Amino acid sequence: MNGQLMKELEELGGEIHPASLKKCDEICIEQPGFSAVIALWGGHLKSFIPAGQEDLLFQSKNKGGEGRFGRRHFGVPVCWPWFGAHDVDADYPAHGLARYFRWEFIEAGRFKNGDVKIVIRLVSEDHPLIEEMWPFAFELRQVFRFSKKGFKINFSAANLSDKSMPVSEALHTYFHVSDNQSTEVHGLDDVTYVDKLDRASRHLQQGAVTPCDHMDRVYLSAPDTCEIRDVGLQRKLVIQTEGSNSTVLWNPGAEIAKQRTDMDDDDYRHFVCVEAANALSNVYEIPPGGIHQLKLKVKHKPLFDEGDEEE
Ligand SMILES: O=P(O)(O)OC[C@H]1O[C@@H](O)[C@H](O)[C@@H](O)[C@@H]1O
Repeated sequence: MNGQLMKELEELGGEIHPASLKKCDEICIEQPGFSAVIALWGGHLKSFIPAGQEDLLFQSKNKGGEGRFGRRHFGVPVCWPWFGAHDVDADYPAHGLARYFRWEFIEAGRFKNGDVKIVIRLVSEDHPLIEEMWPFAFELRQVFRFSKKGFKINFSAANLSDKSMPVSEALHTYFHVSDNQSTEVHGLDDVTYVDKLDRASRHLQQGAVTPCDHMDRVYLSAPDTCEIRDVGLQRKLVIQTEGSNSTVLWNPGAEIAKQRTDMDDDDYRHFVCVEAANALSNVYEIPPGGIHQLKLKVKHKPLFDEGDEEE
């Protein structure tokens, strides 16, 4: 690991741990108002804990699936450059490539207002296996911004090839909730969704989504703000996105959770995935030399705090 980078990280109040997740390093940040962990395996924001609160992100005790493309279910996996199963080759890993490779740590510092900044990247030419599976050269970056109020992820993808690159994607956030049965997701009222559990039929969302039990839905042309209300933890999580036209809601429910060996039986009770995505009719192309940004901002607030002050 580069000495200058380590110095910058230490000055910031952070350190690198050789970690368990695929035996890859983790960047751990400890600040007076929060702590955060980023795993370089998968470029994966694992944990964000505001002082005095529970993690905003779900953690599983389950070590995940075996093999090169085994899955784990927690934090914010990056699904890119395809969302869901590969269009043509069923042997290719689900949800693209970005979450199965080691990202490189390239910057630690602060924004002008003191927020913590960490930058990581994944470059296709560093990974022969990526080049085998995806015929477009690319560079991905994630700029993480942390403060006591919450976190932001600015995910950007640059098409370094000379062909137009088709992309579907998601920042597949596993939000930690006290109980999926009482959790409510607000902000999707009147939005059309494709129900992947009902032969991709289309429905119109009416009111809030609750309970957040067995569901697999892609909300199309979704608004850029929604909110998770959690009575048990007495908090709400305000989720804002940019560059994302779909919002995906996923929870495996009891049956699927039992069948899957890569999650514990009752994990599904404690998370709801609300994903900033571009999927189905919202897929798009990045022109040669072009860049696309997908941004996610998550703020935590007390459940009954009505003052929606802007930063
Ligand atoms: O187990 P994985 O590959 O991480 O995917 C979990 C789920 O992710 C969701 O985004 C998909 O809509 C679901 O269909 C999928 O089952």
